[in-house]
Amino acid sequence: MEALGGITDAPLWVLASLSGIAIFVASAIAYGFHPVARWRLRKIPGPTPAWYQGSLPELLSKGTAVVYSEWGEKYGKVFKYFSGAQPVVVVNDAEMARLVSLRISTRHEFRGPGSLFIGKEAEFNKVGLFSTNNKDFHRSMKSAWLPVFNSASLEISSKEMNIGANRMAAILTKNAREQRELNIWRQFGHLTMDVVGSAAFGVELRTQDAERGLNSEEAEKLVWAAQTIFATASEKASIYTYPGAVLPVLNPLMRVLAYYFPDDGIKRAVNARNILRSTVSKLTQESRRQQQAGLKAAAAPAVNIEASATEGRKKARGVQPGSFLSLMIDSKHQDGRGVSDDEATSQAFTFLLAGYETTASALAFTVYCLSKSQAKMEKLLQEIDSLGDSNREVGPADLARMPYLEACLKEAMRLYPPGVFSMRQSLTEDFTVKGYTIPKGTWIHMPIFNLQRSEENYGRPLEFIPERWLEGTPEETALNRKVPGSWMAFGEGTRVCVGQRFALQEAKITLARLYQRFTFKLSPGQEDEAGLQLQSFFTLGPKEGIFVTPVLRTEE
Ligand code: HEM
Repeated sequence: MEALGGITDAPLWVLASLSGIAIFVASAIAYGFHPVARWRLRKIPGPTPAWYQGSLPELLSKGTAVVYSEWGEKYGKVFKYFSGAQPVVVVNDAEMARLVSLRISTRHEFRGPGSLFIGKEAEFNKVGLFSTNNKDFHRSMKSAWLPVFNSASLEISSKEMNIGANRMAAILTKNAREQRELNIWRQFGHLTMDVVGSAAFGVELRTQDAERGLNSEEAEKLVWAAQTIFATASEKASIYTYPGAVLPVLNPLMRVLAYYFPDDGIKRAVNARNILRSTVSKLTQESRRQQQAGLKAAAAPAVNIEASATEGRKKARGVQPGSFLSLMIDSKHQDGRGVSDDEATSQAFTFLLAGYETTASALAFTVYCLSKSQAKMEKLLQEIDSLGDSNREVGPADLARMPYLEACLKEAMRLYPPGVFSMRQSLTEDFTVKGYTIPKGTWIHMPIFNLQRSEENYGRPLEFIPERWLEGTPEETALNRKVPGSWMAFGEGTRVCVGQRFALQEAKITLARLYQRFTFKLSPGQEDEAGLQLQSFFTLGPKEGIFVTPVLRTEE
């Protein structure tokens, strides 16, 4: 009582301060349990969030693919979790996932070190086709991208894709003769980077030759940069990303700290982005300069990277050399305003990032699946051999006659989708779908990996059965339940992958050209999927790679 008497005798300001502190501490404690969001999402089940961190530790340690499977089994088709402070609803139902993708056209921002950038770097992020959330800007930009993927352009790209596959074949031949394994995932990464180099910038990167020590230092840096941007895309990459994910109010402080006292993750991310951005930016300026000078030549050498616009590109597009970049700087927004250099650079940067690892993974996983199934591979070889001469180029017209190749690719991308989930965020209003109301601001994830492996959508879902995609086969009738939204490897709706025709053509030409000459023997320890140690956050990939020894089909 005496102690209480002491408190009541204290001056008013002390009491007010103590109550203020008590209220602050109580609110800070309560805030960590996410009471408001939990209440608003109370009808949707999900794991109990840890104080402040939510389910972030589990998510980061297990990866999205694994954890979404586990939670899906436990909580059903639609579940919620907290990624730090951020509520996320996962829609593991094909029809619903499709509806969300079709009806919401805004995508939530990435986190990781990229979200800590300030100033010009942050502005640069906002105008990329993938990352922009401005609907009018997005519409205008997407229509500027589309001509790059029309049939005339794809016909021209097919030449560059054949060149890429040929270069890779030279490397594989060497390995085959020496009976030496190689990391085909990594090797496909070099190939797709080279193809993006020609298609997006009109330059020859020749990163594949890195394996033979012939490439330019700049090209090697570019590959490093693209890999690093993916590798530093999660909260794990820097000490500054986690606090902001858990307590967003700390983000401005984290941005300042990251700017003045960058840790290794931030340094790597900044360095990688600088390399990519400055290379792309130089190429943009060079293209612009040439355009202004009325030159018809290709983008000139930049940072020592060899120039090479193809004749075909020049012819198909008239005045411009015809790379994506030159096309982009020549484009106009729907309001008649020209695309600025920064905007064009940001698109080329997006092209490079979006088109590199994804396609490489699709290719590597297709080889993986085929190497585990002799019968399917023989069937594919028969189709490929029906093209005739094994040294002959493969073009779009040939691909139209190769349904089994397409089925193999589609089936491998079903089992191993390069993008683990697609994402949307309704920014201005609550969103209702099939009886669920999802408050505005909530992130919504469509778990592509899980939808494509679900028993509800596919019979024998974990088996590689390309026939399920071939019309009229017993497998198609019995095993592909044709649920709309069950195959979403390229997403859906207005934010669907803009590069899908390009990616599919590139993957099919590469596979056809390689299987004309090689088969692949998986290295021991990888026959079982567990041996791959799949890693997933936004993208899916093997931990170290996929190791195979190429085998020449006929001695050349
Ligand atoms: C196998 C290869 C690829 C896969 C699996 C893939 C997958 C995806 C996915 C899942 C999305 C999100 C769609 C959504 O939210 O609904 C996406 C978007 C996008 N992809 Fe791809 N992609 C691939 C190749 C490419 C290539 C080669 C390019 C560039 C040429 C590219 C450029 C883009 C862009 C710019 C977007 C954003 C589109 C928008 O927001 O409107 N992708 N991709």
